[in-house]
Amino acid sequence: MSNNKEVCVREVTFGATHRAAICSPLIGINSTQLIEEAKLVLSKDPDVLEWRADYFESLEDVNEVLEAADALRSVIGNTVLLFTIRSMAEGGQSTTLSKAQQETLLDALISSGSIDMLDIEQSAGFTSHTQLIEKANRYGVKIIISKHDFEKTPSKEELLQILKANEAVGADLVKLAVMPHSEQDVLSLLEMTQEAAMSLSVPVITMAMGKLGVSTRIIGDQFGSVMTFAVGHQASAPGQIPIESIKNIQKYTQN
Ligand SMILES: O=C1C[C@@](O)(C(=O)O)C[C@@H](O)[C@@H]1O
Repeated sequence: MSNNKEVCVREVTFGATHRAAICSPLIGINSTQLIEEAKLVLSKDPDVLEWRADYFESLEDVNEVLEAADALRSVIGNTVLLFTIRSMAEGGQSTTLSKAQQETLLDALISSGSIDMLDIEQSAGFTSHTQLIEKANRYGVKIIISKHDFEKTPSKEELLQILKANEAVGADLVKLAVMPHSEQDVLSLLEMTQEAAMSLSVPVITMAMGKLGVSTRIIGDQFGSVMTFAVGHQASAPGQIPIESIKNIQKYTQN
């Protein structure tokens, strides 16, 4: 059904023959909130924590971000930490960070030893995607190149193209989130996921957002998606359901 490409981070394996890793977002606006939130979410035992740093009020201050990342690491122990700055255009918060500031911050985080994975949007337009990716390779930080379409579900062909292009740039994993407007859109996303899992050499993460797309967050792994986003404390995108609900289903869908 799928390729055997796996990415291992700490004790989590991201691979199409496994259950989807459960990733829970943290949206605290400062270090104190973030730590409290992390403790609460950790009690629900997700595989991955995603620090959605676009919510962080001191994002322009590299030192504050590094300190918060370090504090987070000491609280979360061996749990995988994914760092994401989601742009407004792709469903994130508005930030005052310039592209150059963002690159400097990501560069510092990669060598900080605090984060395990980094989400970079395909559309980020960094002057040097390649340089960041090379540095991440050297430090063992896995790069997810992502793309969100909050308007629609593009055709299967277009979606596959996007994933393949991001694989070619050097992503360790590739991610797509789309907005469905019909059951057909949902089917098409799942079908595309299966094709991508078979034809790409890196693991894929996909989801359809909103109410119509909830099923993709539950059964996406049966079509080859290696990660699902679930609520520990607060949702970070439409259609996410609680960690407990995903875990309950995975008991029945996985060996
Ligand atoms: O890329 C994603 C996926 C997501 O948008 C979702 O739909 O669950 C949630 C975001 O926090 C994350 O960065």
